[in-house]
Amino acid sequence: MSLQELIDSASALSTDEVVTLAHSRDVVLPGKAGTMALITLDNGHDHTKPNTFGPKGLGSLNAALDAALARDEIVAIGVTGKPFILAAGADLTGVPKLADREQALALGKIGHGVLRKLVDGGKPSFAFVNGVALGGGLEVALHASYRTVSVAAGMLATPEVFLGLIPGWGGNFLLPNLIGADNAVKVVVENALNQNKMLSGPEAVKFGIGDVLLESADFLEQSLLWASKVLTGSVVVERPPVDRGEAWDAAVARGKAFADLKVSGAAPAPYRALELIAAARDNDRDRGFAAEDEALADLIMSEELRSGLYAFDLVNKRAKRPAGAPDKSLARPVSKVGVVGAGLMAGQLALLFARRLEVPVVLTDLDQERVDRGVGYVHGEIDKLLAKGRVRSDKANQLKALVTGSVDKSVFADADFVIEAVFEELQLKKTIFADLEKIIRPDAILATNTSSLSVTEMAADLEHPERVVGFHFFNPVAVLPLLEIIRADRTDDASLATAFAVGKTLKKSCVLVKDAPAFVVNRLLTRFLGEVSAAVDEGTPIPDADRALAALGLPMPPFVLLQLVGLPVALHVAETMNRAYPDRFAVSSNLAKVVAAGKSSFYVWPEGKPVVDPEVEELVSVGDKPSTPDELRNRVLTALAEEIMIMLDEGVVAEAQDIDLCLLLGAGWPFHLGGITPYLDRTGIAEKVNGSRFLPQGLASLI
Ligand SMILES: NC(=O)c1ccc[n+]([C@@H]2O[C@H](COP(=O)([O-])OP(=O)(O)OC[C@H]3O[C@@H](n4cnc5c(N)ncnc54)[C@H](O)[C@@H]3O)[C@@H](O)[C@H]2O)c1
Repeated sequence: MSLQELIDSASALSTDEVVTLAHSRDVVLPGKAGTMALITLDNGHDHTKPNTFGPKGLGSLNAALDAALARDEIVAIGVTGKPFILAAGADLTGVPKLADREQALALGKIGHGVLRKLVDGGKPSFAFVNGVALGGGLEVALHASYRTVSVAAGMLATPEVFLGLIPGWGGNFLLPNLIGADNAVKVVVENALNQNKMLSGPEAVKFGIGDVLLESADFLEQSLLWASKVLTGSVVVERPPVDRGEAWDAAVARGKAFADLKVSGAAPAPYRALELIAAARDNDRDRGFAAEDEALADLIMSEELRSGLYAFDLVNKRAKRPAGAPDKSLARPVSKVGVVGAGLMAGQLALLFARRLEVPVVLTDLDQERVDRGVGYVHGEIDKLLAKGRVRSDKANQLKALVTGSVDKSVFADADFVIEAVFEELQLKKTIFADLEKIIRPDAILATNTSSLSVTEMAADLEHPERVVGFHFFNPVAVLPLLEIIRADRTDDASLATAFAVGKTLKKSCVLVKDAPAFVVNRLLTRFLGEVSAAVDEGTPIPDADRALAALGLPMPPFVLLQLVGLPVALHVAETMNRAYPDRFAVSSNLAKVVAAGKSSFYVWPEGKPVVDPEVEELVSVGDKPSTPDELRNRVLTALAEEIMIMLDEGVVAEAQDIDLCLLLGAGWPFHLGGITPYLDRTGIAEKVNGSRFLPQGLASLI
């Protein structure tokens, strides 16, 4: 099929509404360098809807390139973007609908076929990278003969392997040949797997992706001037030679070790990208692009990718319109916040409320020293934000003035929203709520950051139990986007609507959760850790248990996670869960012993590597029934499938998707595994345990 036929047949399948993405105009270059066809990528929307390449958009770029290349008077081609954005990559919305591998293969071929005209067309080409250049957006620039980059450009990256794909339009071949395998592995694999790290404009030029960094104010004029100098020979672009020796293999090996660390072989995409980068040293362009087409098609047809897209869709859509949230018109305004407790969580909450709500926030604790420490922490964090340039100095001063402290709870009298983050003790929290009720207005919200206790019970003896909600944040609060909002038995719609409105202003992804022990994330983590600990109690060595579960591709192995959670906290939650569901949640006798001995971890870390603490080794008693890695993985996943099914039956959340969202955003469940329920479906465990899958087959209908 010709390129045009491929574009036409893909366009017929696509939902991409943008027909004219590429707008071409003639620009007379300064210094008598001739006329450039300057193609501006602009989908006609403002910056909230970035340019993306669906088949029709690529078709429009193809037509613009053909037209420019056919004209003798055009001496060069330029490509730039609409304000702030070059392009955010391929439009992936149609991908789950691709029915067969031929269609998937066509997607890669079209991209390569169109973009390579920037090199093969016989005229020099320039990319003027004025802003965001993600995935296919960056690849457009890589195909050009030369690249200028704006100082203000940000979000330059190839994030594909994070999603379960590879850069499919030349990135794996062009990048290593332009900037060397070492930098290419950093961009394609390490940055993408490192929570999707992106380059700024100056970093991109340092990496060798851009040839020159130009000021943002008159970026296009400067770019055109620079291009004319290149064309007339007064600027000669020199790029450092690429090391094609052992450094190439070493970079690929390092990337593989990094991928192993991050996904433990459980996601194919980073490994496919590394294979392509390895081959890019000896391949010519045709072979490099053809290999990329094949790998892209394999990944597009994989369940892993569909799961990754499902996860992406959940966090972009469902998290923004939480299932079960009441009508937002019921929400009451919040113009002052109180935080009870000035400890680890309270300090982080005070900072978040002040930054996002921009209202006065007052902290209280048992004594002045603790209050001062809490306020001091918040002010210190604001100073750090200032030092990093994340807030300006007037803003920093304003934020500091918003956060104050007092040992006297009467300062809450005019607060609209009071959240407690004191020790995890039911009676203490009940007493605090009862005391607060004497001070605050009858319609002020009382929220609790409890990790596992009953919110209904906390509200039971209050005069106005209807204003009590659970507001469960995750540590570190600034990093983890999830907020579990808990509706207790008597919480009313207006209080819940206020909680959701506050959560949205805090820029958290809110999920409505029924008041059930440990809610979603902690319940599943506790079940998970309980099964692993039980296997260790029965005789599985701790490092073996960690290795077996790391192979699932989780962000960290269970005994490292236990250290992060805090052993006493983990024990406390395990005991709470054991009281609620003694059949399924055991309390590990070894965990109890290690906590009683005052240990903070099962491991010590000589040279940064975990080794079981010899004192812990002395303490723990182990049985004589070790599990094999397969048995352990199966045990853990079976338990999770069972627990999720019970949670759905209990109505803890509206649907399985909410469980996926909670683990993706609150527990670091990897995107490339695509949510826990599609994972349990894909591996057949859900069906074995429950007799059915959690989600409809193929997931495509959900996207
Ligand atoms: N640490 C976490 O990772 C995490 C995550 C989510 C939720 N939580 C929950 O947040 C809450 C607080 O946890 P933390 O880790 O911040 O604890 P913390 O020990 O760091 O802080 C608790 C603070 O509460 C204060 N306090 C105790 N009694 C008080 C009273 N009567 N009046 C005022 N202040 C009082 C203490 O002096 C202390 O400063 C707990 O319910 C916990 O389960 C913790």
